[in-house]
Amino acid sequence: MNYARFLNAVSKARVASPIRELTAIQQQGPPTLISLASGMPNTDMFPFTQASVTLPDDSQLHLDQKLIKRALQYSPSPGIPELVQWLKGLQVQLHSPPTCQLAPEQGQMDLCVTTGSQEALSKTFEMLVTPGDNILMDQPTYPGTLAAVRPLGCNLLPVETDQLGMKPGALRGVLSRWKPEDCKNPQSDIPKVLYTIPNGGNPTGATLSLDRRQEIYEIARNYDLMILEDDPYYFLQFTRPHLPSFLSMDVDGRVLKFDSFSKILSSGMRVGYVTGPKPVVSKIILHIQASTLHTSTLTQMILYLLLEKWGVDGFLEHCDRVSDFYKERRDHMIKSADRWLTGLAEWHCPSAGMFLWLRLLGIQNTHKLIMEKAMEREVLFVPGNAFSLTPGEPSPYVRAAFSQATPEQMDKGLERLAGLLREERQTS
Ligand SMILES: Cc1ncc(COP(=O)(O)O)c(CNc2cc3ccccc3n(O)c2=O)c1O
Repeated sequence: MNYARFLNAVSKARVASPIRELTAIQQQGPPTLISLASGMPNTDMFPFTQASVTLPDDSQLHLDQKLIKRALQYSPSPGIPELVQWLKGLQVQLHSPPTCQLAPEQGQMDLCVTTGSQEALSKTFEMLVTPGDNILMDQPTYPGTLAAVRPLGCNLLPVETDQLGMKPGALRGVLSRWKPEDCKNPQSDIPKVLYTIPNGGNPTGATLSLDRRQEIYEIARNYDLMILEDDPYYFLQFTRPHLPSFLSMDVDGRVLKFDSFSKILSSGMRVGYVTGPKPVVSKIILHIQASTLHTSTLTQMILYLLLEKWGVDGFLEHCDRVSDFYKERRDHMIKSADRWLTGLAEWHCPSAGMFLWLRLLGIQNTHKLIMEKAMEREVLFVPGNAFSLTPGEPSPYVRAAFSQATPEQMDKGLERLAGLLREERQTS
């Protein structure tokens, strides 16, 4: 892979911060090292002497006086070393990335911790996008990604999806404006980046089938595309074994996989991790060096103590429990949809994630219906136009989340929606 083709001028201009490099040297140096180098504050002045977190089995994660000092201090930009190593081991065990066999400059698998996968996504777009670029994306897609990429002045090229995710034929159709060999022409405006949510898609709940993943990867090889695999719902796949990730088939070093602890451990801790080719991950780390410096050390330490206690098997058992919880909630949502919305809406049963994508029959644009009339009936959904790459485009869809509402609340909420839809039918 020629990574220089993908990095924009801002990213190419990024160089290592000497102060941050020193942090890594200082913190990995021998205890006999005397450092008069860094402007780190003196931890004796921190007003915290220890901290504990209690788990459901009443066991505790404890930060004693030594650990709390480290947890409250600056730490390396890629993430605290023991967490980075643990996560690298997890990725190797789950995905066996072919990129582990590559040389560093050829795209060897690397990883860094980020403040939620949202930070990784926004920094990645700010690294890859030059104004005027064409970016291929699922249509519809996650609004947080749209918020990150729209201000960068690129053209978002919508690729049609269905309940099985991005449609390879639609992708080929969008790319048919170019020839594969145009990727060799620096003057060409051929797309270089493909963004997709492979599991439990937001907002559609769609999960890419295996054959589509393989076909999309081959298209990416043919057109020399970087694949941004936004995968916060990977562990919320309701069927097992989990479908193979793009990372697991990445023989070229063209996949960046965005993972998150938000949906499986805590959204407020704000811990994600991006896995991908070293030349690209290194540039994200340089961006972190120049912006947040690093994800909260305290949060990373608490997370690491948990993962170390559980081990990979314990972590995966926890994820399966969480997945089973959402599968049961999905079942309740589908049962209520069958009960109240038959003949009024259409949907597909999601096999992952936390969202149901409802097409409201006879409604051209759900925005006004939801923001005004649904609120009167005290039920809230997200109107479909919030997820469209084409701002202002009317949508007959709404996104319903089954993550927080109880089964009773879901049933009452869909009953209220049904009442509203019947009223609309009578008045139209
Ligand atoms: C596909 C995809 N990629 C990345 C992210 C970001 O995850 P994180 O930064 O690792 O926590 C998300 C999070 N999605 C949402 C977040 C959210 C937060 C407050 C309130 C509502 C929210 N709704 O509705 C969401 O869908 C996502 O769905």
